[in-house]
Order: sequence, then C-alpha cells, then structure tokens
Amino acid sequence: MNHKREGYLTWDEYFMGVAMLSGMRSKDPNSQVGACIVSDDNKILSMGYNGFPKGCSDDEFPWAREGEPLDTKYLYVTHSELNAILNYRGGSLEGAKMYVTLFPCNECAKAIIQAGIKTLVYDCDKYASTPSVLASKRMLDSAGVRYYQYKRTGREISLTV
Ligand SMILES: O=c1ccn([C@H]2C[C@H](O)[C@@H](COP(=O)(O)O)O2)c(=O)[nH]1
Ligand SMILES: [Zn+2]
Repeated sequence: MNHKREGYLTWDEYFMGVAMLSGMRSKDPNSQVGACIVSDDNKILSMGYNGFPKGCSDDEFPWAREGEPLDTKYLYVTHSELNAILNYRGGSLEGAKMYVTLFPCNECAKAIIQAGIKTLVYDCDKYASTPSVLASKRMLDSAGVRYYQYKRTGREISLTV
C-alpha cells in the first residue's frame, strides 16, 4: 500500500477543533469560547478560552449575565482571544492566523489587530447585530484583517479516555 489515508482532518477542521476543545475548559455557563493561534505555516502557537484572570476564583467571582454590573461576569472575564494572545510566550504574532469559536468583540478585535494577526476564522456569529461586533468588523476591515466563517463539515470527533 503506497497511497495516503483518506478522510484526514483539513487544516481548518484541525485548528477549529483545537479551538473548540480549548473552549470546553471554560467555566462560563452560557458561552464557552475557545481560540487557537496558528503560524502562517500551520504550527499551533497558542490557545485560550474565556475565564477569570489568575487569582480570581471561578467559585467566588460571578458568572451571572444580568444584575448590577459588579455582580455580572462582564467586568471580570478575560476573553478567549486575549488569553490566547497573552498566553503566547514566543515573541511576535505578526502574520499569524486565529481560529475562534465566537466572532471577536471590539476589544478583542483591537488586540488581534495590534498583535499583527492577519487572518481570522470564526464559527458562531450570534452577536453579529450588536454594536460590539459591528465595531469589531469595522476595525478589522479597516486594518486589513481577513476573516471568514468556518464551514462546518458535520464530522463528529469523539474523545474517549
Ligand atoms: O470576543 C469575545 C466575546 C465574548 N467572549 C466571552 C465573554 C463571556 O464569557 C462570553 C459571552 O457571554 P454571554 O453570556 O454570551 O454574553 O464569551 C469571548 O471570549 N470573546
Ligand atoms: Zn472579546
């Protein structure tokens, strides 16, 4: 037998799969977001998911979506994209690609642009009509960051240990 195996993962399936797996570490009860940063020659550089900063307990800080601002998660949670950028210890991310399971908000778009990431592949865009995502797309367009939606293949990947 001298021909290669068929049905192997595409690069997009592989890296979005890693982003999804990373999101599964999130303690957010409503939206688990994962990100995976990849070099232009398809090496994984970093990963992240949404969660509270180091030293801020998942059991003490609030996960609520509604209520007094100080009693909701929004003022405390670090977004997956920012965590993936901050988790990178190797130097520059200039020219890298980011795979993320949720379209980045405006704050993450700023970090993505300033980090030099040039391509964004996203899965869900459930907040597309919000000012945050509209501003995000405006900045990404202006900065020349290319983005496209991941094309779901329907492949099921199971993990058994
Ligand atoms: O760019 C983004 C936007 C949001 N997140 C995180 C922040 C929160 O933990 C959830 C959003 O919670 P909702 O209950 O859906 O409002 O997603 C992120 O990581 N990156
Ligand atoms: Zn964000």
